[in-house]
Amino acid sequence: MSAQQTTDSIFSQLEAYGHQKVVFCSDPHTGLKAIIAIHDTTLGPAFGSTRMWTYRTEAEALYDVLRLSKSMTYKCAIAGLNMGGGYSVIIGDSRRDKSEAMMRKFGRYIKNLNGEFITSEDVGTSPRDMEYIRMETEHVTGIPESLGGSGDPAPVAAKGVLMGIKAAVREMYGNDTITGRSVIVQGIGHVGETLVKLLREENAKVYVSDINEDRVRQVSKKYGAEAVSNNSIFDIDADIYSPCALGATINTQTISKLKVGIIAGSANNQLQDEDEHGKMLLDKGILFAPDYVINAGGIINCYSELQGFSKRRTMQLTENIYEATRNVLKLSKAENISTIEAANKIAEKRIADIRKVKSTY
Ligand SMILES: NC(=O)c1ccc[n+]([C@@H]2O[C@H](COP(=O)([O-])OP(=O)(O)OC[C@H]3O[C@@H](n4cnc5c(N)ncnc54)[C@H](O)[C@@H]3O)[C@@H](O)[C@H]2O)c1
Repeated sequence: MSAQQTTDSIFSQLEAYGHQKVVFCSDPHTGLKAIIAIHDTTLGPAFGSTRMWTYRTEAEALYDVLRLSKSMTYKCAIAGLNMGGGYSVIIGDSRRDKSEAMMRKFGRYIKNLNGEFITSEDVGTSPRDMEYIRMETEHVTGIPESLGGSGDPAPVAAKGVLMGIKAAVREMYGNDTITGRSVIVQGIGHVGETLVKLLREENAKVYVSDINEDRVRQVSKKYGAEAVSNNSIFDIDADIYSPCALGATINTQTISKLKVGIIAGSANNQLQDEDEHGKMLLDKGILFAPDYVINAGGIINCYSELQGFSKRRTMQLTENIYEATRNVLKLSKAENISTIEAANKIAEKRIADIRKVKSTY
């Protein structure tokens, strides 16, 4: 399904993705235009971040939130968390349109869901915004540490991605050492920058690219990474491509150009079409560490916050991403199926098993 097709029928889309509920939030006074999508609550309340982005059309925003919320269901399931999947998007320019009133109004919409949806920060939102939402509802995480929260989940997300990269490197090269391996990090925001730091600490060769040229200059200088233009990243011969910006960067066109052995990054929904592009990567021998398996560190951080935050427990759960990734890669190899299909199988099995557990009083 494409963003264009999403204009056809909202209900047929919800049925196709298997969503339980979608809430449209409109408040002309603050300029809030948001969509909250609740995909599946079998394992627990729907958990998902809030993204603020300049969507070209409302259909594009709906398409994004439906895909993101579905992958949260799978992400929580495979990370072993007792949470369901949801997501929300706010349509607008986070640098220009965001205000305290807008975020608090949005918090009111979350409050009215009575705990069915719990949110955290994402692209275009920050711990400060979560603090505003917290003024209206308790169903928010990622609030600043000074307020008793777990703070920015991005560094933990980056740590989890590193675990996923190591598991993939082990599968491909026989050991998980990343010293001397070359990695292209596309998007050096909250997660990307920490990932660059972690990779450089282990002496990997790192290429960085971003649409924000100032950041490219700063980050490359700070960590000794090589700056590359956003247009040329698919021409670089490297071991690993790590997409840490937005989704759908892996498509028919980019797969034909890619010269890497592994794809492993933080961006959600990296494959433009799961079935088609997952299979193309399998056929081309490129090892794809499924995004929702390896970027679960952020949600693990937020989950810990709900349970009474413990840094140690958060790190243990995040380190488990290494084993979770290995299990996915092993199943993919054993059944000769794409890695995303293998991950989906493992996640769906857990949801089905727990649904049965909950079916009796
Ligand atoms: N923050 C988290 O805890 C977390 C957790 C899991 C997954 N993710 C996902 O990881 C990705 C990055 O998250 P973040 O929090 O670092 O966001 P961010 O907004 O801090 O950083 C994103 C960066 O990507 C750049 N960018 C945007 N479009 C680009 C493009 N076309 N090409 C190159 N660069 C581009 C931006 O300029 C920015 O520097 C997102 O897809 C997000 O959903 C984030």
